[in-house]
Amino acid sequence: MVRIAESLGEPPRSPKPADPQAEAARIVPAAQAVAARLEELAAKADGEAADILLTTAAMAADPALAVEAERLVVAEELPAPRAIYDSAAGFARSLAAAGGYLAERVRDIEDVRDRIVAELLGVAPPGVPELTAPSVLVARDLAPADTAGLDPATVLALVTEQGGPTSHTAILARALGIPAVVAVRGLLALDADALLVDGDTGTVEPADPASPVRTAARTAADWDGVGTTSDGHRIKVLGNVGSVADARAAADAGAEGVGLFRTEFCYLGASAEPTVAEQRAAYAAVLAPFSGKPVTVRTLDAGADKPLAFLAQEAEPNPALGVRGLRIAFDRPDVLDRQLEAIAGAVKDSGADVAVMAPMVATAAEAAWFADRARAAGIRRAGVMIEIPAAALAAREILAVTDFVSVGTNDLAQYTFAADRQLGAVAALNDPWQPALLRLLRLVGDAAADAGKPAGVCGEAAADPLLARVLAGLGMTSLSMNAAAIRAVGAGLAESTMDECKVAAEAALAGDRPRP
Ligand SMILES: C=C(OP(=O)(O)O)C(=O)O
Ligand SMILES: [Mg+2]
Repeated sequence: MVRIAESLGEPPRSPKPADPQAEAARIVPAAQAVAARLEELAAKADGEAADILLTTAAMAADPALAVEAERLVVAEELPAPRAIYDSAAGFARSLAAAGGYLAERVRDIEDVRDRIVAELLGVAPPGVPELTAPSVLVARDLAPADTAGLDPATVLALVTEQGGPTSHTAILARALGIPAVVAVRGLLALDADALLVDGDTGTVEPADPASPVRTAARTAADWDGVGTTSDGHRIKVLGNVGSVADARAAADAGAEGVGLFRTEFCYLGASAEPTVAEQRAAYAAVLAPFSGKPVTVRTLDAGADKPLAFLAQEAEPNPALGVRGLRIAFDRPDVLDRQLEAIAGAVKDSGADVAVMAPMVATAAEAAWFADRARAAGIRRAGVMIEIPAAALAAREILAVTDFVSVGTNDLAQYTFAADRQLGAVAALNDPWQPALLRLLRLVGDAAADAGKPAGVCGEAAADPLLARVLAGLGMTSLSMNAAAIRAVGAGLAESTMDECKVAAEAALAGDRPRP
């Protein structure tokens, strides 16, 4: 079990060093130790990762950073950790002001700074450590960008004290096939050297590190690969993807297509906007396994817990209620237009049957604005996500100006119950079985049936085989989920008639929740 050290924050300016010369003399050895460790890691890595580590090592060894910090210790009587922190801040400002490629290095200098500060304080550096053996990772919480970089070969499981089951951290862990349990109260206070983690049941127990644990392989559910109820009503069973690996896993699991391609997951670590050609290649690679099949590409859903550095958004007091998703495109339509151009190109390259949809749409006017732009870019089918209660209430008007809708139950629950999806303490409210949420889904299902247009679900709710029947009974015509859930949901639908799905929906609307 490996604990992820927390960010150290800004070191204090006091106490003043008793011997400033001696305090200043600690800086160069600490910076050199950090540089040497980064070089060791670079030697074990290859390709781009090795280059990045070597560049970071060179920054740590840069005498200019240490010289300025030494000056601050002596001139301003600062403790060494604070001096290196302030020295790095000066460098970061100059890099940011230089713009372009240099501005992209600001995150690197901050990383170097945190490592040298940790070295001077004699504590573990913050962030996900390099794992030397397969381990369970334990953290207060983990950013989606850090989670995306985890290697399922070495991370046996992830356990966090905070976070909710529909947070992007949990979604990414699921996509990587890493068992994860979030919102474990008291986790960080737990005195244990090893943990037993069951991602299916959500249990975490202290374990004896000496005794080996066997896990039983799960048997795949029997499903013929065509989503239908037992009496022949079609409910397409689709995959949620954010990378080439996800797309392959979804195709291997028998997905009939992709119901949600989270394009922002391709760019979580990018510090510059990818060019149209780069985007086109990245999208085409994800679409490739689905040639001739339906794929819904979602335009960038940046903001809130998925900040994209190249968009340089202003800080907001409530980011989940701020400028995220399609709202970014209202100010910066050029970013959306470049993405639509790249998607149109990827359609030609991949041969997939592509539709686009926009995230975080609140009104029919916003939906119409997006659909017009998508069609102008040459994309035949344009829809929007229903993930704000206002959009569910306006489903009829939205369907009048779009070709389809897809319900994002993760955000729809968060905004319906006013319960942050990243917060373990309110996770019980973010439960898609809640009747109030299902009533909004019924509005959407009825509107879609009357309009004769498709309505899908692509939030985590679709991955629950029992709830999948309820969603079908509420009028949803497709369900999209992570690869691991596809067969079980397909098999579950095939066991019920549409009338049974409708009975299950009525029961769930009344608050009846079946036991699995
Ligand atoms: C599918 C959804 O989008 P995301 O999880 O990416 O916010 C959702 O909100 O349910
Ligand atoms: Mg969402």
